[in-house]
Amino acid sequence: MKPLLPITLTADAFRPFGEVIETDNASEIHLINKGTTTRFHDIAPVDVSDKGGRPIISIFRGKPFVLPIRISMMERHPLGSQAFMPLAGRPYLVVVAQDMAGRPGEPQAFLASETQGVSYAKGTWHHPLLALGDVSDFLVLDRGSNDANLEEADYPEPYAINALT
Ligand SMILES: NC(=O)N[C@@H](O)C(=O)O
Ligand code: NI
Repeated sequence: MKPLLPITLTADAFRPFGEVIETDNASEIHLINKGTTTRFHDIAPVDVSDKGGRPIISIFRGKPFVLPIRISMMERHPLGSQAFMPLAGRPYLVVVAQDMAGRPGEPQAFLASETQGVSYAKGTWHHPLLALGDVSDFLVLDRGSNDANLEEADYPEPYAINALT
């Protein structure tokens, strides 16, 4: 298997794939509620309305992956964005790829901290949830509909994440 080494997740590095949901990535900050709350405004778009889609909030309870982690497939949601926000206080892995003529290109792996969420832009190739350390809950905002909104693709040769840094 081809080795795949994660890098630290940053908003700039992830931008070709979507947005990192973290306070440092807010372009607008508002003091609200009579100064008792700071609003880190509009960090990522919710792009789910294609073909009658509607925004829904779910909780994903991910079982932990153990090294070495095999990356043999990727998926994408052609009709909507998908956002994950960790609730468990643990880092997790994010694996994404550019589109190459309708198939996922070379994967890029990121180690996300326990305070960083990610929003995959509509149609972005990504690996399904990769929790680490223990069973971990994530708040997920994505597209509700009766259609599949899921495209999967296998890599001809799998990759292996053998270490986190
Ligand atoms: N299938 C499902 O809803 N989960 C995936 O989309 C994922 O990205 O984890
Ligand atoms: Ni997904």
